[in-house]
Amino acid sequence: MARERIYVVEDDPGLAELLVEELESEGFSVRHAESVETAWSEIESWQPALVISDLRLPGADGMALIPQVKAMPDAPAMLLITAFGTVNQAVAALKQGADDFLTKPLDMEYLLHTVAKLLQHRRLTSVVASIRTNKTVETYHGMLGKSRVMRVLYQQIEQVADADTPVLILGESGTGKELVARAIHNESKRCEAPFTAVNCAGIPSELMESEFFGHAAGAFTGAQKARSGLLKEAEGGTLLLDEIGEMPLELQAKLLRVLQEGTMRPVGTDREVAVDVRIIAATHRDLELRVKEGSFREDLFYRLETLTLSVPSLRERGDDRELLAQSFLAELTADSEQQPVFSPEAMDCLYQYPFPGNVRELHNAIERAVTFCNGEVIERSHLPERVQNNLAAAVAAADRSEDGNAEHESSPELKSLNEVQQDYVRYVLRETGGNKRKAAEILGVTRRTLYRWLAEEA
Ligand SMILES: Nc1ncnc2c1ncn2[C@@H]1O[C@H](COP(=O)(O)OP(=O)(O)OP(=O)(O)O)[C@@H](O)[C@H]1O
Repeated sequence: MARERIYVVEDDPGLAELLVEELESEGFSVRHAESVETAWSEIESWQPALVISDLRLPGADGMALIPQVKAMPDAPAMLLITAFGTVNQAVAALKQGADDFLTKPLDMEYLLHTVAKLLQHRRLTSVVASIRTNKTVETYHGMLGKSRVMRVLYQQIEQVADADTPVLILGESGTGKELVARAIHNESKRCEAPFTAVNCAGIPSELMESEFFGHAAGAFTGAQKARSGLLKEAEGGTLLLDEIGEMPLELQAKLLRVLQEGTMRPVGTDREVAVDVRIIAATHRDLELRVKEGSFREDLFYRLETLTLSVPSLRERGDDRELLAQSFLAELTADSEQQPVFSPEAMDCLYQYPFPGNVRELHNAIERAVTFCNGEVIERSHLPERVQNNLAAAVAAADRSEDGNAEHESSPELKSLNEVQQDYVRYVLRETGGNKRKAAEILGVTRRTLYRWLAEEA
């Protein structure tokens, strides 16, 4: 879990320092300001779980902060500190919405107890609120999706986040591997240090060593100045090595040394440099096959694969497809006067096409449709041709397997989309031996949707 955030507003430097130190030593992430004016903009963007504020401050007093903080979405808890003798004011603060108050001089142990109590209460309140509104998680660190496979992935992200060991993320191109890597970083204790993503396939192999591990001045022609390299620049944070399968063998050995010893040797030097960075590797390739072929080191593979996460393809994500499509449409037309909707035929196409390029391809398909539609309805014809034509392929496949009649193919009887869908659903059911779970998976819909289609047909 990422550390919980606490914001302290206190103008007495001695007390502020003490509070920050005590809270940090309890494992919280703490920021501090001396006035309400400075604090407010930071609180709004940093979104702490708790604000501790002195009541009496230069400029606006702590009371002024209460309505602002409490109007925030997912509002932080508020703890006020008052001087002895201003208890009446503190009671007024509670009426305004503050959660608790303490009087000076502060008893640190009691303060920490109060902080723990307020944070626990806030966590419980938000769980209860989400149960009441029956809200299911649809986005997680910028990832949209509430399918079962995605919810399992969110859980796995939380399980690996704090381990601080390397993680290997597998998944087809465009499934969101970089988003998963960012989520791991944001959930980890390194969340306040930088997250850097680098595509190994995008760096010429002759430059890769110095790009990653740095170099001394004059190490090679053109290296006038020394450079610390990507690994060192990501110090304290997380480095995503995308397309790890493309890393040359010699560099794989150097990377293994970083993972095992926490050291590296910049090009043109003979000294080892310590480096503290969490490595996340990602690939859409079959690394095991690369190991067998001899283009990927076996020892590096085993070091990386201990914590492996697999990002599901769009085909495995059931109704996330519609959720993603609708949300991309809303995002792409946010500034337009008209908000187009998908025609049922267009939505069916999106469900039938297998999207080998996954979420990225879906996004591009919708972007194209928004450009070509009349602003009101996105029709099938506005989608890229390959997405539209998938249905034609399905009819041909269904027809061929139904009667094996090649002549029929040369003079096809034109069918309605509904008939095409029914034919294809029947075809997939036949191919899967009537296994509805498997058929729904291939069709990219939930079993519920499949049962609905079958019921409509009956
Ligand atoms: N669950 C999701 N919700 C919203 N957007 C997503 C989701 N998954 C992926 N995307 C978007 O799809 C695009 C591709 O994602 P990303 O680059 O993370 O994929 P990738 O698996 O790393 O691809 P590649 O293997 O080609 O590098 C990005 O624009 C990303 O924002």
